[in-house]
Amino acid sequence: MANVKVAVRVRPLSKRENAEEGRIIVEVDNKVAKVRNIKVDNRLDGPWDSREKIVAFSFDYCYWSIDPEDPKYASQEVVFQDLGTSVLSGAFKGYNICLFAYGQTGSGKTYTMMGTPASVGLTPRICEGLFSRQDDYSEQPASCRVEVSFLEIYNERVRDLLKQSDHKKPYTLRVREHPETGPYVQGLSQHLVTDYKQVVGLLEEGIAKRITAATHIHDASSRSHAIFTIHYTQAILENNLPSEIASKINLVDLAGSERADPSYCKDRITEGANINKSLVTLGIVISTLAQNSQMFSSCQSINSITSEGDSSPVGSHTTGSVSGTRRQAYIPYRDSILTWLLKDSLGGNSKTIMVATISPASSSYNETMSTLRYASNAKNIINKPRVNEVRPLPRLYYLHIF
Ligand SMILES: Nc1ncnc2c1ncn2[C@@H]1O[C@H](COP(=O)(O)OP(=O)(O)OP(=O)(O)O)[C@@H](O)[C@H]1O
Repeated sequence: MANVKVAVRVRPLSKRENAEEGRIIVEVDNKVAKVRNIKVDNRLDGPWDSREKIVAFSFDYCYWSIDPEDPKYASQEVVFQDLGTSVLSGAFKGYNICLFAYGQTGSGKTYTMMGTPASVGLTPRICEGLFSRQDDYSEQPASCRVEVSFLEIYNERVRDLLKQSDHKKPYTLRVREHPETGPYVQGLSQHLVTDYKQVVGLLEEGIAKRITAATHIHDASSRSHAIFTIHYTQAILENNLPSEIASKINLVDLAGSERADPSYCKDRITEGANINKSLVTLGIVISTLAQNSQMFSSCQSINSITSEGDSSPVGSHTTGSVSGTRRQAYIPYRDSILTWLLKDSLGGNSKTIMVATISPASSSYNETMSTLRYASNAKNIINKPRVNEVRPLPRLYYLHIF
């Protein structure tokens, strides 16, 4: 069992926020992010009034990425050293991993996940780490195979970002569910890559195809959720027999949450409605899982107090009160394509990390509070990651494939 790890990252004030002389209302103190509600006091100068309401949220990591001159500035490298290396060590040990960025439009999700040419983000750094594997994680495999896929979910439909699509029917891929391995996208292209340069080429190809548009906050806003998946298979010798161990890494850059603006055209409003629908479903899934997980842990402690020596297991579907009658709430994974595809990453067989990105500006107070509440909920989700089964291989297969 492992809780979802949650990190918060505060980006610099944007040009627009600077032009509006936006006031910074977020502070980061070690693992705590504090937000001031300046509406309580309208005075913009002088020391902050004690009547200002300050809400504090604690997380696994808090990154202050506002000013590179600031001693507590968290660069892309710092974020990678915490989050990226934990993705890599999990994958090397054979776990499924999911890392996803959530936040208001323009808050730094794509910057964190992909980066810019001058400031490379988590996804390319993780890919680089797979190919330049250092010895300090675990035993080196005899060899490994890396296959990647890249898709976007736009208006509740899936498109392969690494395949030329039929212009008339670009979004035709269907999601299906395998009884053992879970949901998958039928017909999604998988690309075998043998070095970092090839992955970066595919990443750039996919990013260029992703749908973006200008919103009132962000000129190049991603209007789709993007999932970059790496299938990492290691050939190992288990009891002197050739075997393989496979892990899946999902790197997810969600579309930005934003309020509907009536001045947008019809397409933009439909897009926004679909983005919000899947993010709302994600929120429901997260909070239901969090409630279930809390119920599970409180029942575990009640059981351990009330039935000392009783070894009856606490079931994963019925946790219940001491009498065992309360059931865990239904999780509506299938209510959106996004939550369906992330089913394993949310409450399932995966180690999961969420990065919540926020703006420090007072104009984003509501969105920032909503993101931090969302992130606080996610912290309570308990996943059940397990090292994926080691599969023995016929010797010939081992010699030829790896
Ligand atoms: N930590 C950061 N340091 C420097 N610049 C940043 C940082 N985070 C974001 N930015 C800049 O802010 C702008 C918006 O960031 P980004 O595109 O990552 O937002 P987003 O959350 O992905 O938005 P959307 O949901 O609309 O796609 C970009 O120009 C980006 O380079």
